[in-house]
Amino acid sequence: MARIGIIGSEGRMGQAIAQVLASGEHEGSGGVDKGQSPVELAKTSDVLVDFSAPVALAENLAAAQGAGIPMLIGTTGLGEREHGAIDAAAQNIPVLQTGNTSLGVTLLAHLVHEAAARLGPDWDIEVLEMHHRMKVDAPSGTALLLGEAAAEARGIELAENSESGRDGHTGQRAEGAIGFAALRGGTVAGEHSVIFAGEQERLTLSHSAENRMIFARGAVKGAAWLIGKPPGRYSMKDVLGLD
Ligand SMILES: NC(=O)C1=CN([C@@H]2O[C@H](COP(=O)(O)OP(=O)(O)OC[C@H]3O[C@@H](n4cnc5c(N)ncnc54)[C@H](OP(=O)(O)O)[C@@H]3O)[C@@H](O)[C@H]2O)C=CC1
Ligand SMILES: O=C(O)C1=N[C@H](C(=O)O)C[C@H](O)C1
Repeated sequence: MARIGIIGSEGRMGQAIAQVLASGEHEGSGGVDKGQSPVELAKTSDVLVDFSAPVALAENLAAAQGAGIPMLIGTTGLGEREHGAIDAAAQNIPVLQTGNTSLGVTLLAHLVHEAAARLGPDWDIEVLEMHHRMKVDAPSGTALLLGEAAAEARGIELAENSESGRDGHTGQRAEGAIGFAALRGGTVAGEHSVIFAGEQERLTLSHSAENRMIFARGAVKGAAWLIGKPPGRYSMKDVLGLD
């Protein structure tokens, strides 16, 4: 039985993870929120899960490294600085970072990679997502994860080929671009579609999250999987044994 410490424990995901732990094979070792240090929590946990805010990441990674335990990062809205900090920490501890811990999205990313590789660059790729009105970052971490899967399959850098926030006289779609569109409203847990638009035909691959328990279950599974792994950077694909 793993002792799992939750960072962002009072949040929507923190509470969902506590619910999974209350009825599952692993146990919660406590939680911290804004204004509380994760150092003591790290000392009494086998693994940390972080569903808080990008600004907290450096301190959380330092606490996990100080205690020599792994960390799963579900927080989205991460930038270059945060990804650099994750790479550095992964030299010392196992770190799993993902924009989506669900089984379905992990498989969707695999399918998107396959479709992008097989359909070729003349099929335009657009990623559409919708989330609840409380979400603060866009595009969603999942949309970016799906965009990365498509970019990797095409051998291009997503950062140099993404188009988002189209408004006004935008000019034509850039050749080879991967587009992003974000909708916000209500209580939507998470809707993602990747549209491959070719000549006179379209292929759409989609995932619908009916509630956030799917993310919580995946986070607990991923966190427990990380325990005992060598230092390095991991993804949900590793947990599920997908290439
Ligand atoms: N990877 C995945 O599968 C999923 C990822 N997410 C991501 O997880 C994150 C959290 O989502 P959600 O639970 O909906 O958001 P919430 O806003 O409900 O929860 C975030 C929690 O973290 C707390 N927090 C804020 N700053 C800090 C800090 N510096 N240190 C510790 N805790 C802090 C917040 O406290 P306060 O309210 O006081 O600010 C709040 O309790 C988001 O980035 C979201 O996109 C969400 C679902 C699935
Ligand atoms: O903030 C959310 O709610 C979610 N965030 C993640 C994301 O940014 O993709 C995962 C999920 O879609 C819910």
